[in-house]
Amino acid sequence: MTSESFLALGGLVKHFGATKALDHADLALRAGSVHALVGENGAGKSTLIKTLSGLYQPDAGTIRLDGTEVTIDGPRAAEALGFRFIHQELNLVPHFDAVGNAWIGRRHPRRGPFIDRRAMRAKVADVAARIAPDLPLDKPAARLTPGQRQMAEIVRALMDPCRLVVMDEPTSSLSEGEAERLHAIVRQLSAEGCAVLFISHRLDEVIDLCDSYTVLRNGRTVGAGRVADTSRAGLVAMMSGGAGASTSTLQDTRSPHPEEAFAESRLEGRTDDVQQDHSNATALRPSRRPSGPPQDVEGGPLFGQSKGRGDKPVLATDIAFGPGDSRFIVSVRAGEIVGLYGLVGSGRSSLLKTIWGATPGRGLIAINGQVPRQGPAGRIAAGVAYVPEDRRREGLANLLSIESNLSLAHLSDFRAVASLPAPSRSKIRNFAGATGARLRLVAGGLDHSPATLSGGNQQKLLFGRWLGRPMRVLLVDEPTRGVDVGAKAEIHGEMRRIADDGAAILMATSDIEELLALSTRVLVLHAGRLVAEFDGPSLTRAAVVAAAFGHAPDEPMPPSERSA
Ligand SMILES: Nc1ncnc2c1ncn2[C@@H]1O[C@H](COP(=O)(O)OP(=O)(O)OP(=O)(O)O)[C@@H](O)[C@H]1O
Repeated sequence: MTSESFLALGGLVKHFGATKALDHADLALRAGSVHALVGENGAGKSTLIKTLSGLYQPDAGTIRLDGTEVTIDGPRAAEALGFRFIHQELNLVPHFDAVGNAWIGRRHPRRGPFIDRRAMRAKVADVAARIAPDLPLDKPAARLTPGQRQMAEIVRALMDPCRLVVMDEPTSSLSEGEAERLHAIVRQLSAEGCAVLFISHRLDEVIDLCDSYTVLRNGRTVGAGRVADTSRAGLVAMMSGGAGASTSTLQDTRSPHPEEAFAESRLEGRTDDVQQDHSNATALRPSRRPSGPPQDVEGGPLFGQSKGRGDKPVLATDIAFGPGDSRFIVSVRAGEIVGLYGLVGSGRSSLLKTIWGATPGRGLIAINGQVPRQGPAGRIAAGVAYVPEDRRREGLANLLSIESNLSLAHLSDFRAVASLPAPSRSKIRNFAGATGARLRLVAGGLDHSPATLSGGNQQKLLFGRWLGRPMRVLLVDEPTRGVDVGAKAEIHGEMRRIADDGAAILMATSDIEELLALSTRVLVLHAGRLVAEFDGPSLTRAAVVAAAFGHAPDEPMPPSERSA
């Protein structure tokens, strides 16, 4: 512990079976500092903060607060020390709203014998007004978007004064403007004397926001110091152990790229050529159905020419969902990566889920001019792949092994005997080994549950599941959320290869760098509507962010939003 630090972790060790998640890790924090904790996926960051929060007991090592060794034997002990945590996988009670969740474990205000809901709400509204004025306080957490759930967690953490707030990837599902707002809160907390331990894979954010850093690699502290004395490249070198180093625990048995290309499209690709077959959906009446390219509700063309290969869309939609009747007219051509951008709650995830068939919608969807069968199984049969945003609830089957999870979309190709449904173990193992190596998956073993993977490695698993499989359409929601810089480049490379192989990609992301780096075109959603489209020279950061906030391109933005 340096003379200035109020909290010092020394020589922390934590095993999970044969996996050494922490291997003599050290960390020292100054009061009121914003301290970055960085490292590749699986480096031990979450394990370290779970040890600090009392969720895990270290096998060895010490935690000193103000020079005195403390034992943190549970979350209450951590809370009593003034530590607050916002974990990567959020922990709200799903059927409680933000108010109910914020008051969990606290003495509720009372009016006589009754709980004073009005006072509870007023207190939460007060805290929310500082960070998330738009957060719906009365909606059950289960119905909030992941970004809103994160805000609800932050509100809960800030209900009382604190000495330390630990944030594990807090901005990974936030849009640019929301992340800026969060950064302002972090600076405010720091100015008030509360230290912030900030975990992020967004190194630009680390450089901009943090005063000091600790780098973990394979559970060990391999670097620490002042951010002003290092650089993005310096951090990457420490994280990866130098150029070209990889911490993958899996053998690289890289397999060649997908065997077969897609057959020619079987129908002309126009939405108006197809019939709606969703029994639960109201088809648009033929007289209203636009001819030629999809038209907007007023009848004028809403979206310009795509920049993909060919002029027929691989994916074409003219759909509406939810209570509003806003139509989502989207077409994506072979080779295109179309980005969807919007604030949390703007409807981007709902749009992807409706196209994927997991939530009901009205209208038309065509894949290469054919209406896919209902539900995700019908979409998979039509060559659609989907990587969801919320991996824990929608993506992973924790009762199956990592290798089975990776192989789920391939089982019919992996049969031991063509006439029997049972898959071949060795084919599953080979595919999982090759895909894991390709994405630098860090796992104790491929036969373990995905629940034992770090957050970023779970994301790699969800993406890897679809690799090596011919795809017509890839729907992807936050493709690299929580993924480290090395694997992020790998996933971006895979997405470009998938598009080059002729697939149409529709990608929602809150990471504006990712949006601008990958997208051929960007569609912006605001309050449940498609409000703008940008491509070529019109595709700029400022234009996209302004549209996401509901501003017309030449309308000036208010000063509070200009920094985004
Ligand atoms: N409950 C668990 N059971 C078994 N292994 C675990 C468990 N939790 C973590 N691990 C393993 O410990 C190692 C460190 O994981 P941890 O979640 O701390 O990494 P991380 O640095 O937070 O990664 P990420 O950036 O992906 O979130 C990984 O190899 C992970 O698979």
